[in-house]
Amino acid sequence: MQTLKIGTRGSPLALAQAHETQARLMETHGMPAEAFEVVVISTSGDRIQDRPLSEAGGKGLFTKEIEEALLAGTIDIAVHSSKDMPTVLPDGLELSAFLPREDARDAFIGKAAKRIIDLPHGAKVGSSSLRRQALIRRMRPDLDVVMFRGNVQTRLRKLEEGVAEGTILAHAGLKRLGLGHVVTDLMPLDAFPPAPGQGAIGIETRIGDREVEKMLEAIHDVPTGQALACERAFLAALDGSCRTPIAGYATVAGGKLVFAGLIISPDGTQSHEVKAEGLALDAADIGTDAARMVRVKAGETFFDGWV
Ligand SMILES: NCc1[nH]cc(CCC(=O)O)c1CC(=O)O
Repeated sequence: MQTLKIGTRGSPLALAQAHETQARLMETHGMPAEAFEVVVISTSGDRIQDRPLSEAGGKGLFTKEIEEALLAGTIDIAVHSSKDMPTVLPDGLELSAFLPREDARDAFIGKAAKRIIDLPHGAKVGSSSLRRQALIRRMRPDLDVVMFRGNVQTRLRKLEEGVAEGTILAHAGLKRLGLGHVVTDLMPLDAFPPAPGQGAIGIETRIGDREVEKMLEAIHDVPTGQALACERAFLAALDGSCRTPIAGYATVAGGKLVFAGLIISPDGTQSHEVKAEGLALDAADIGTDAARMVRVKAGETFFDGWV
């Protein structure tokens, strides 16, 4: 391998994640900057700006073109926000490493009010994430949730311009962009559980690429990988049939994994929680079992009832 080609989207957050991956590889293996090339790839998700992604085709829109480049050998690894990764990857590809997770919580950025609970009746809150919209409505049914798309910087500008009184973004993304200071409140994990994978950088590779796998092994964070295996198994067991937002968050300490998952109706009026724990080595099974439990709790009509 002449240089390791790191494929990424071109958004400032995606670039920050690609550079973090490069920096960790440089440090761990004592490699020089010249050993890497960051290859920016434009995806359908970057081009579609006029409607919610759930309408445009959902997850996968941010990964398709990058995965094609990986399969074609134009790039050697692809760096992603795990949250944006579909549960089923194309044949021949796998998520083989995860960097240590950032804070997985959502953050509130308020203009005048510092917290969601301080917003005046009927205030506009911008978000285009179905999960965040539902969770906001569950907390404050009186608020007016308005669509907010674009990258982190675009959304912050909309807030400045007064399009809304507040917005919610991933704390992890803001921190990685050096924008942690704009946060006015952090959302609690129980009232506002994150999306599966939030805050974790995942690295996708070609299955069987031993040279690359060996290089990544040294920067892979095992507890993050186990937490992600659980969250992604939960998502995989539900997202084929579940049209409602899904949240899920696992933590791993001392070989033990603790998971909490949630499904919620888009209007925020009905939600079902599940908690599970076990050995971190059984991460994926814990996620799959939790999905079965929440399905029983919610009843099958929950899955049919929402569009
Ligand atoms: N869908 C966009 C996206 N994908 C990952 C992140 C944040 C970083 C992360 O969760 O790792 C964001 C922006 C946001 O939700 O605020």
